[in-house]
Amino acid sequence: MCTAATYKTKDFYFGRTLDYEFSYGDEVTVTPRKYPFQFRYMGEKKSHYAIIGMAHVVGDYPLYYDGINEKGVGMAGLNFVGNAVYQEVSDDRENVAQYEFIPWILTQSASVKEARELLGKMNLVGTPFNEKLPSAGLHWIIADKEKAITVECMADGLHIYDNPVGVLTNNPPFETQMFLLNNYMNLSEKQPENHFSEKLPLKTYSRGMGAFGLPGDLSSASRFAKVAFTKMHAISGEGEAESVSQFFHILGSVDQQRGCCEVAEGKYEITLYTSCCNADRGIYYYTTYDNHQITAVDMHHEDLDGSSLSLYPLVTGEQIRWVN
Ligand SMILES: C[C@H](CCC(=O)NCCS(=O)(=O)O)[C@H]1CC[C@H]2[C@@H]3[C@H](O)C[C@@H]4C[C@H](O)CC[C@]4(C)[C@H]3C[C@H](O)[C@]12C
Repeated sequence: MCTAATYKTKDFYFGRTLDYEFSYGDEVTVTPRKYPFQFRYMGEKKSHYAIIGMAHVVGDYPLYYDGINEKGVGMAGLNFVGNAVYQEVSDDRENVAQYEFIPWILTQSASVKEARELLGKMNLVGTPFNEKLPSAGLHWIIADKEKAITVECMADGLHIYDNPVGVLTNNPPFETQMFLLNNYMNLSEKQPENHFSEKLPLKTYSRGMGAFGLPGDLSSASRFAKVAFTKMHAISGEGEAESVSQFFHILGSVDQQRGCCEVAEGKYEITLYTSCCNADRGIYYYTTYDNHQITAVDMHHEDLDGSSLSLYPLVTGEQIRWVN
């Protein structure tokens, strides 16, 4: 399971949890403007927007899971197994393989509006990267400081939805996730009043009872509701440290602890990493399951006019500050 979210204070923030039972070998990866980006059907892009994000790099090719570009657009891919059905290659469309969808959008779009124009011309096809890395069944969130959209390619075609909560998890499809929020419309950050019955002297006995019924399990629909509620009520200062801290708290509300979600005998899904990008400033912050210290990579500290990738392997060991 995975969860993605957006957050706005003075700057725009975009990030996700990557929940899985193993790591593919992830690195924070900066793709500069002159990196020759090879697209399967669309040829090579010699010059484009720079990207920073999390990727598995194979033979100098960045397979991005999530990222932002230098124009402040963010995009993340999350599992959509069983529902994702990709399109066929077609001569009159711009054919984009699922593994190159993030760079296709982020190298060329300065806004969600521009991303939508690209989506209108393309076919999202299931061509695998290679025989060892088959096609991944995903859906995506694309966002900038103005708006967010969800992209789902299903048996009946490519769907693009406005995403007014700025949240994405996994199955079921996005429209159903949004519908299920109706179940929680009564929840509040305020203490509840007794509407149950005037004939009963019901009263609150604990703080936080306004959100009684907000799910806390790890299913995708429950995480959607939990993180949407948390994000919609989140309050923080406008500064960078306060905003980043609050963002990690938002995604922390759906953190997955080892042992709570068994996916095979003795195998557990955990939150491998949590990311928070400042999309205005080009900074990728992350924590990992065993490293709670926030690590940051700033794309503007790299030569963005260069042509080679910059790779930062994840810092995974716990950093403990001893004070005596
Ligand atoms: C496993 C990841 C998704 C995690 C997730 O959503 N978990 C939820 C599980 S569940 O639904 O609740 O069961 C996805 C996100 C991005 C994916 C990667 C990216 O799409 C980039 C390439 C794409 C290649 O086709 C396959 C390898 C790969 C390197 C992908 C491996 C894997 O499928 C990743 C890492």
